[in-house]
Amino acid sequence: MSRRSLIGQTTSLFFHWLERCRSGLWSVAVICGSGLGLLADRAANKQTFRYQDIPNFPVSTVAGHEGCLVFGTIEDTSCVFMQGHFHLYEGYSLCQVTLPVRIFKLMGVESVLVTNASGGICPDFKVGDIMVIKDHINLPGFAGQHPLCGPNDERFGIRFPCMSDAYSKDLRRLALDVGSELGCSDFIREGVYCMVSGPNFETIAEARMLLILGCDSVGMSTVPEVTVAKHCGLRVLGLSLITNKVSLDYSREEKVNHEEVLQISKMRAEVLQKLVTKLISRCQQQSINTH
Ligand SMILES: O=P(O)(O)O[C@@H]1C[C@H](O)[C@@H](CO)O1
Ligand SMILES: Nc1nc2[nH]cnc2c(=O)[nH]1
Repeated sequence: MSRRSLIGQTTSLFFHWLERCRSGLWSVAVICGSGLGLLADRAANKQTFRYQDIPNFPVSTVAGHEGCLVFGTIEDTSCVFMQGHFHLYEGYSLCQVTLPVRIFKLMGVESVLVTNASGGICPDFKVGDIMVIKDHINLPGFAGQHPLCGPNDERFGIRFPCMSDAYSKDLRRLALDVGSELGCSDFIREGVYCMVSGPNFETIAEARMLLILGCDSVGMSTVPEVTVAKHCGLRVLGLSLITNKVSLDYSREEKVNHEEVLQISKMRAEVLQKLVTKLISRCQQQSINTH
């Protein structure tokens, strides 16, 4: 099949799904972080589109980000999964990084579940812990790298959105409850995620500064997507897998690398899958109950 006809076919299928979403059939979007694309594996009736075949969609350039948009159902809930998301360090603007979130909003999605891999700053955190994100620090935002800079598009939200409750309290509570039901309480934490632009991992001095600032973990994504999701009124839940401990000590010999990050993501994928699957069905029930 020629590339042109493949793009034509994918585009018409994509618009077919968009139509279904607009009629209220879709409600949850899952953004899968590094090595976590297999969160989509449990979905039934899957339909997959490669980012490269979607007009004007960015493409993934990082290992562990498959670059596919997967539509499917989990226990009767309709979902869309992003297998891989975009980062500033790839050279994308924050407008491109967050484009999918606005597409989800236009599709009728109500809740966004964002996952990522991050380094643990909080000394109590262990590798393999899952941190329910309570709040974030937008470090690039402090330096003017903010997805809402520029003319405000009133169709999505207001000029000066409040971020004090970016992460839904109800969904955080639900994540902790579901985690406990699954017997995961020992390694489910709550904490503050800090975004840095990357692509390098932290120096020791930077890590110590982040600890003083109140960060529990650090990563290179999520905050732009969450900011744009909150701006346009989506409910957000963030789950961060602690893939490594960030060095706070000059005498520590271990050096972090992306392969290790992906290896830990793979190791924890099954637990995260169970958590996300159960959360999605419960999240849908909550949404039904509150409407
Ligand atoms: O895409 P996420 O934030 O899940 O992945 C983190 C940040 C970098 O992309 C990568 C570094 O190993 O992990
Ligand atoms: N910035 C940053 N991102 C990460 N993603 C996974 N681990 C880390 C880390 O230690 N630092």
